[in-house]
Amino acid sequence: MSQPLVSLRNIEKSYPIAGGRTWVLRRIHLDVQPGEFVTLMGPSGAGKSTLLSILGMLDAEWTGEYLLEGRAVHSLKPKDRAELAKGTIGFVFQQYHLLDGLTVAENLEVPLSYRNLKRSEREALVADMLDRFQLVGKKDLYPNQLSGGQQQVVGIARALIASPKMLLADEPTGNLHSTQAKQIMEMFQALNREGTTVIQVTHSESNAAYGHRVVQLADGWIQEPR
Ligand SMILES: Nc1ncnc2c1ncn2[C@@H]1O[C@H](COP(=O)(O)OP(=O)(O)OP(=O)(O)O)[C@@H](O)[C@H]1O
Repeated sequence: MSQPLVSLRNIEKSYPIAGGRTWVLRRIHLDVQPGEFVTLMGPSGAGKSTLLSILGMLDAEWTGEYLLEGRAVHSLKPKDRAELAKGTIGFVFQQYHLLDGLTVAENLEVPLSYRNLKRSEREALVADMLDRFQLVGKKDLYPNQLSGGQQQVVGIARALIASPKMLLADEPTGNLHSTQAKQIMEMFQALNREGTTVIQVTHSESNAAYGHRVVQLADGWIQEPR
């Protein structure tokens, strides 16, 4: 079998509380193969968003082993982790997290500003994404001039502009109507069919149905499939 894209071994996370610690993740073992579409589900507070943040390297306060394409994330310095994340991972948030003071086109360009690209190369990539996600007519608008669904499309385009191998999405349709949610999920499915590995957190069974398999979390533990 090919090398997993993600390999987690014994990932644990806890917070100090009076008289001890409270555990958020316990002994998490998880492999994700390149090209998979995995859904993390489980009750509120189970640790799903925490696990996704660790995968996205937005959270560095954990123990255990995390291999990304065979590279030991747990041994990397923060700067090298950030570098690896930028080149490998796109993150889509429930609340979009677009920059209000920037236009659609400028928001798309943000992930590229960290790269050593010529202005003309950045502009070409932005033009490609605007075209691909049918945002050309919206490129000079600001986020508050877009619907929620349109903002999330911009969020996805921004996550994809640097061609990540892995797309992480935390309740990406949580704020959307069902028609918009369906469009977003169809977009994820198409991206996955083109080769992008997807890991999503959702409470929605219909969103989960777009993926290949469900990983259930409860109280910080992965539940064995029944
Ligand atoms: N700073 C903190 N101190 C103590 N506990 C915390 C802290 N931050 C988060 N937690 C706990 O971590 C647990 C997991 O939170 P997480 O957001 O990962 O859950 P979730 O499964 O994504 O939930 P939801 O479906 O409601 O979004 C929760 O029980 C939460 O109370």
